[in-house]
Amino acid sequence: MAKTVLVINSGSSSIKYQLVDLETGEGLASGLVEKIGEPVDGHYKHEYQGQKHELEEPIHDHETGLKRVLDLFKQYGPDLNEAGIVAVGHRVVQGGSVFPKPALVTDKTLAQVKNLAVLAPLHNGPEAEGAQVMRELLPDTPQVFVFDSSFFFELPAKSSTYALNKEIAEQYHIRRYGAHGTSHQYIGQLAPQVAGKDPEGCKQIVLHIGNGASASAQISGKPVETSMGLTPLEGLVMGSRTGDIDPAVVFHLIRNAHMSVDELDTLFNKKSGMMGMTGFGDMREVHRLVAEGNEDAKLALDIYVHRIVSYIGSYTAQMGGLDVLTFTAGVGENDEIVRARVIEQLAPFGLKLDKAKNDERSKEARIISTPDSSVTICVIPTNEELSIARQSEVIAREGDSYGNKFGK
Ligand SMILES: Nc1ncnc2c1ncn2[C@@H]1O[C@H](COP(=O)(O)OP(=O)(O)O)[C@@H](O)[C@H]1O
Ligand SMILES: CC(=O)OP(=O)(O)O
Ligand SMILES: [Mg+2]
Repeated sequence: MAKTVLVINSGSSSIKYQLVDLETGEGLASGLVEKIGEPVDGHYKHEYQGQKHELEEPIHDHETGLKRVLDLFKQYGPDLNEAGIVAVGHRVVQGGSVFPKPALVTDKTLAQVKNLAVLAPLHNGPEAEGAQVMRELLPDTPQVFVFDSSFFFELPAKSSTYALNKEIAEQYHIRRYGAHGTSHQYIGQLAPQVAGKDPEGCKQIVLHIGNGASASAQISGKPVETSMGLTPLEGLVMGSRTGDIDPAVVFHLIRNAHMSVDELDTLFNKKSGMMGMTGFGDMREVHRLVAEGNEDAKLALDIYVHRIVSYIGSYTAQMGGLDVLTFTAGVGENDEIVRARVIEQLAPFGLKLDKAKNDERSKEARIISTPDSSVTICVIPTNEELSIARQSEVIAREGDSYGNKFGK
């Protein structure tokens, strides 16, 4: 029987799961739960042995979603007790300063991951719940946490440090941790290959734009900048998050709207971004509104593109050039309109899109720029699941770097 890892990737609005064959890297079974917490019906898709099973119903939260996924495994297979699973890998967004590397799921690491939820309010809670549900279901299988923040642990101090009072920053562990690191690292390794460039010295920007969205700048595969900060709230405009905003807005709302900390947290993380400006966090719905002539949606899309272009300009200046620009994640992989709008604005710098390649509805990694473009522009599907599966298998076998070994 093939050796496999079951990977659970809880996003802010989705759960992706994949039973990864360790030898081939293929997904033997996979699925997607999307539009969790949206005002429209949620969507389940479960695939096994070439059969696709779909279901539409409102999905209030991640736990409801994951329990329904386990029903789908029971109903349509494979039987998780017979699937050769050597580890279950759980994506966790925030590892803070506690987890520079992956960790085995133990009572202690579970509690630590929950404590770190203050630094990733949309993610760490559901991710810890997911690990708990799976641990009860498969008690004899090692469970592993793989952290989004690990890749950015080595960010240069000038990009990871806020210009905040030094004592307060140290006392409260305030720094830029970044997120989506598994994806940025995976894409950063693949992109020079796809673009036909030498990875050594390659200056690249990765745009991971899904429901959560972030940019990274990398030189020779090492991170030099990223747009998410202490939490995944900073940076680009997202499905339901503001991204960058003057922190004085917080003082203003406390003083004048008498909002509580929790109300502000919900406002900035869940009721802002595309959702807050248009009523929908999903870019497909935003495009539908734009096509109907909705002015709010048009402005929201303008702001979304404007912010991405600003980051590309900033990172290019910081690196002193740009060789490869890659789009990935839900919007980056599927949204030719957003890609075209971003690149159009960069035309004065010699970036040129091949329109036919940009419009292709393909799941393949590809170049979408013309041969004479100043920067090679790529679309590369991210595969956080494959990366998490490989890392989880090693930890299950060898134990983690914090001294935990499964069964010991
Ligand atoms: N065909 C599409 N066109 C435009 N946007 C899309 C399309 N498919 C998905 N998306 C966008 O991708 C988002 C989901 O991205 P994903 O990376 O899966 O999110 P997350 O991991 O943050 O939950 C959706 O909210 C939607 O905005
Ligand atoms: C960190 C983050 O925003 O993750 P996701 O895009 O999966 O919601
Ligand atoms: Mg994601």
